[in-house]
Amino acid sequence: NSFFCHCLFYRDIYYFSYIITSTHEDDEACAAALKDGRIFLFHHLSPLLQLWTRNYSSLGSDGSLLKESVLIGCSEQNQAQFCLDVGKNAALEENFKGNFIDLRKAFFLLDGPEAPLVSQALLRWHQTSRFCSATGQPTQRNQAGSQRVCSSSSTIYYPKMSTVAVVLVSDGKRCLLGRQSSFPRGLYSVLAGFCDMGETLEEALCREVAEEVGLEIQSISYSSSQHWPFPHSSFMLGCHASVSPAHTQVKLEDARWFTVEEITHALQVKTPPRRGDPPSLWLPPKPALANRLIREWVERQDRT
Ligand SMILES: NC(=O)C1=CN([C@@H]2O[C@H](COP(=O)(O)OP(=O)(O)OC[C@H]3O[C@@H](n4cnc5c(N)ncnc54)[C@H](O)[C@@H]3O)[C@@H](O)[C@H]2O)C=CC1
Ligand SMILES: [Mg+2]
Repeated sequence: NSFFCHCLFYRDIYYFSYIITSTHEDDEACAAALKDGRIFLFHHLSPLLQLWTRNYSSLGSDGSLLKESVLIGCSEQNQAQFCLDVGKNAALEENFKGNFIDLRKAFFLLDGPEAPLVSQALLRWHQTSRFCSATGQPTQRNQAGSQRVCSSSSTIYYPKMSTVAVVLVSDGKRCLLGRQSSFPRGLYSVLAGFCDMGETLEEALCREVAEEVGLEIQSISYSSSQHWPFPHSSFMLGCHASVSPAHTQVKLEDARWFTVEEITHALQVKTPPRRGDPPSLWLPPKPALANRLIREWVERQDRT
């Protein structure tokens, strides 16, 4: 029975990835998918707070703005998902006024589909890739928005992303979290850094941890990955690693070791500390890969 379920599962994945691939490449198929799809609305890259379902009248009588939407992928309910920035349209701007929120703030309210995260990165890529960097001529997008082609040289451009190595470092009993000056009060997160060209994930992790806290890591194990819209468009690869308990002295003022009790307590905190509150630890929200790595670490501590 479970073998049968697996077969069904893989067949569905194959089938839907086939649909999405063909929809990416086929302008007509994409236009058809748009008719029954769901659209995430943005305004100058800020998401609308609720998921927007089809209502042609709000998007202009001819639906021409719809053509500017970008295909994100397929929902778990097998429905095509698109995103659209209405920022250029003054009438629409008026329609939806006040309902859009900065993505960094919206992020702390999200507790489900990650589509808005990918959407912002895709929309931003289109807004900043309108000209060919070799010829200076305009680029044209396909219907799905999965590529742009230079009208003069036919060079094809695909959405770009930077690889980021993310790691939760543990000394066996405590975990190491750091903060940047731009973080909100009390927020500590896992260590991270952009991979340099030619570096493996492992090399990037070792270099970043050495640069940021002066420690040598070992036993790197991969956990999971996540697309991330900040600062532009990143692909985060999350890992766990350990340091020898004899060498845990960190050089960074803003990095600290935390016990499992401190982390467990902080995971219960739902709202950020306010001005005047006693200093307390605040962790990245649930949709962040950092949060997943921290929870995994706590579960491992509970098992040992
Ligand atoms: N989703 C999650 O849970 C997590 C996300 N992050 C994200 O990872 C990103 C990178 O982490 P940081 O510690 O800031 O990286 P980092 O430690 O490499 O420092 C950032 C600096 O690296 C340089 N840099 C090198 N290559 C770059 C590139 N391709 N794009 C932009 N800057 C580049 C810039 O000077 C930049 O200021 C951040 O945007 C952060 O928000 C970090 C941890 C967890
Ligand atoms: Mg860093």
